[in-house]
Amino acid sequence: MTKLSVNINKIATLRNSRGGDFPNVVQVAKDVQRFGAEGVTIHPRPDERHIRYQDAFDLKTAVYTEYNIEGNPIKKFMDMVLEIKPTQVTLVPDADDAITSNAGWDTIKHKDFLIDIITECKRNNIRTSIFVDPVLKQIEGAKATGTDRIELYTEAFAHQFGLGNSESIVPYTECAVLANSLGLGINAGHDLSLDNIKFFKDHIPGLLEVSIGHALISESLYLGIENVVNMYLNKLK
Ligand SMILES: CC(=O)[C@@H](O)[C@H](O)COP(=O)(O)O
Ligand SMILES: NCC(=O)COP(=O)(O)O
Repeated sequence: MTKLSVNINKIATLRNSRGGDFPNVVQVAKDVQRFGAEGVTIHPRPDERHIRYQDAFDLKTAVYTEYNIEGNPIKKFMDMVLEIKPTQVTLVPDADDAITSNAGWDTIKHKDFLIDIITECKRNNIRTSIFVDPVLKQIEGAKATGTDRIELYTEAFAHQFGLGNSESIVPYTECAVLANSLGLGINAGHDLSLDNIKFFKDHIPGLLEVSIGHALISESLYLGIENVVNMYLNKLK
């Protein structure tokens, strides 16, 4: 069974575009859980251009499933995480100016740094996951950091699968087999969608959790817009 954690960053992006509080991220978090989501993911970035640090605190009592906070473990991020104590923290090596996450950790180069951060999270009973590219030596490196889980960075798979190249799953399957043998839990995310999620899940043994935001929110617009247009038309009769 693979858990679905809904990333609500895009809801905050929409809210921020008007400066008010609509759509309300706390209400959306409550709603997606009511609809069956098994977790809520947020990824605050230093410039707070979408989900804000204050949202992370406001969501603490609203998220009664798994609360997953992703981000680069700079001091401000770690202070927040250690205060909130979410179910899971996912460490992502984002550059400040990255439009979105675009690489996994070099778990070998950053081993000591990751060990320090992961040790601190575990001391606070927060499960850890680290964002990694599907490269075998990076999975071995992840094991050496003491992390509970890895999150496979799925952008390359999603892009190639969309072009019809289903063999792009191969490195992910190989990394999953290795991670399972090392006792690492496996999460995955980035550009997963209704088009590719079934194929991905079917080829990743032991996939514990996926976090999905951009496609899920976009698909919700496409799948819901007919209904809403008709609701407006009915009110305008
Ligand atoms: C780690 C990861 O792949 C997601 O958190 C993704 O980065 C979503 O963040 P944005 O909403 O900023 O694109
Ligand atoms: N960890 C991945 C995530 O939270 C969502 O990524 P995306 O679906 O917005 O690409």
